[in-house]
Amino acid sequence: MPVRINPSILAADFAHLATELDRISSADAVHVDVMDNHFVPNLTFGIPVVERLLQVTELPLDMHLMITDVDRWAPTFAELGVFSVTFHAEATDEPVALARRLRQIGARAGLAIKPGTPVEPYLEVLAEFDQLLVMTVEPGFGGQSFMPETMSKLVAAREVASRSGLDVWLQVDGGINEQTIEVAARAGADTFVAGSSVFGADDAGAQVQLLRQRALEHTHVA
Ligand SMILES: O=C(CO)[C@H](O)[C@H](O)COP(=O)(O)O
Ligand SMILES: [Fe+2]
Repeated sequence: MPVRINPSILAADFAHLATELDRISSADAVHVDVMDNHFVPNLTFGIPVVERLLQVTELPLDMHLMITDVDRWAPTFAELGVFSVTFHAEATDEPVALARRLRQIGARAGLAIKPGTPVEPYLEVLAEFDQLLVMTVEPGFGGQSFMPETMSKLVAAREVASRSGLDVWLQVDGGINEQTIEVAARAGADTFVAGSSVFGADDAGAQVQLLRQRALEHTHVA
């Protein structure tokens, strides 16, 4: 099965975003972390930046909303024409309704869970989502260390996806590098977000290919 490498522009040089995107043309999508200083203690990008990104790159935009008011903003991002919109389960009481709205608009719908949030309540509604993002660090900042204790959630989600024949992408985000990607691939992830390990590399394109190769070598998903 294919694996996907989505570099996070949180680790890019914000003064040169267009040229930073040129460095990762071999990637599958660009991961864009939106933070509002309420859901997480940090502030990043908003609508105007995303509008410009859409104009300067052919790569699909994979939005990761770390914001409180997802019912207000997730559909707005979807309407811009991004590829996928992932919101946090902890930020809404109606994740299925919001996912349906995003799909109706034409975006892939993603559900994210923080390291402390159990996956079980969401396994029974997995078919309502196009991707599940299991956070492998506490959301809010790049450059943190991968938390291996989150892997049991991936194993559980992969088991349900396989048993039910669901084409739901299982994404990991936080501390992914050429070592930890192997652990996440073995646990069942197929979509890998990497910020500092890609943009911190001298050759970001080569790093994307290395991560892809390591993930392919360790994926067990047919
Ligand atoms: O969602 C995020 C942080 O909340 C980022 O996508 C993530 O941290 C990527 O950065 P790195 O690969 O450097 O850990
Ligand atoms: Fe992210």
